[in-house]
Amino acid sequence: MSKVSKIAVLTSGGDAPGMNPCIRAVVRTAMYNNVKMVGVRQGYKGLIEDDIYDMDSRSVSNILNLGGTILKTARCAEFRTPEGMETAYNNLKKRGVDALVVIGGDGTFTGALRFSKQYPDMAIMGVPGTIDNDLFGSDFTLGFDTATNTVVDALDKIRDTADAHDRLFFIEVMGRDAGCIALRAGISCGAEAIMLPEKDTAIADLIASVKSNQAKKSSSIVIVAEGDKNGGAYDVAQKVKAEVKSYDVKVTILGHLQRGGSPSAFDRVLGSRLGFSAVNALIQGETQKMVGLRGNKIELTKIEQALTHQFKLEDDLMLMSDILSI
Ligand SMILES: Nc1ncnc2c1ncn2[C@@H]1O[C@H](COP(=O)(O)OP(=O)(O)O)[C@@H](O)[C@H]1O
Ligand SMILES: O=P(O)(O)OC[C@H]1O[C@](O)(COP(=O)(O)O)[C@@H](O)[C@@H]1O
Ligand SMILES: [Mg+2]
Repeated sequence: MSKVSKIAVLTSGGDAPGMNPCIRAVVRTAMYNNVKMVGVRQGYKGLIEDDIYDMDSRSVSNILNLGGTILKTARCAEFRTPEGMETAYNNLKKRGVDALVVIGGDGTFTGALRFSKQYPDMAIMGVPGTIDNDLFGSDFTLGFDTATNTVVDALDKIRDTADAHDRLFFIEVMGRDAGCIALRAGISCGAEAIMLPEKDTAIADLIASVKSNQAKKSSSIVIVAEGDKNGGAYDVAQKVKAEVKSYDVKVTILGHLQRGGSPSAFDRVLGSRLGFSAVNALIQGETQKMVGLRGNKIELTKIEQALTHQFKLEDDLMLMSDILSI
């Protein structure tokens, strides 16, 4: 006997490729188990504004290949208030919803946990959906693989023109507080330097390495994660430019193109697995947890733990990327 009768699903925070395959899996797994489904548009904003609609298997046809999220997403300040949460709860209760699947990042989970502590009869299950890959409890988050491949594609193109002109490029990639995209994309493209929020890079050291590279290579690519403490790519480029006048320096900010596009096969499979497991966990009576992929196995982590434990960037990958770019 299922512990839930009607599940609501929403996407919240920054969109991420793979959210649609996940929504599809949530809806179809619920249908298979005779659990009713509703979709909430625009995350917590839709909960408060009662923008909620019935879903069935056909509501999620032909969306596996779509980027973005068919449910739309938002950042919602009102959900941070007790009044906002109460309105959201009442809107769910009047429809007979007793469980909620939230697909999003750390902010989304923080909100979901507060909500569930306030209203414990509403079971919640989190699915890690963010291109930043910055959540403890899952080796990979939805969208990270697609976003990294998008960055790699862009970096390969920039390398062509950088090499043709013997130029030095500073490329800024997303990652509010996390260097996962920067590190993986940097390794994939042989970046000469990668600046990460998790690692302090002294500008003097960067200048020395750029000068030494100029003597032996025709082009250089420096990746700057947006959360790097030296500022964005423009700031870093300006500081370096003053010291390497003979190098033609260019800056590219990849920006929001990193969040779009059709999900990779990896993100489609990951979204399907996480959505499927989220519903099964709710049916088994689990709540206040996040489904994640660890060592190619689906595992549940308490949301409290996912939020308090720091996701750690791999030291060995950082060292390896330095060595391989000599
Ligand atoms: N402390 C909080 N209390 C309640 N809701 C929160 C809290 N922190 C974040 N949220 C909700 O989660 C939404 C998404 O969070 P955000 O940090 O923007 O994205 P992400 O989930 O991708 O990290 C916020 O707009 C807000 O509605
Ligand atoms: O689209 P916005 O609101 O400007 O947010 C940009 C931020 O969203 C992200 O793309 C994803 O972050 P979240 O998943 O935490 O929302 C960050 O890398 C970036 O800093
Ligand atoms: Mg976040």
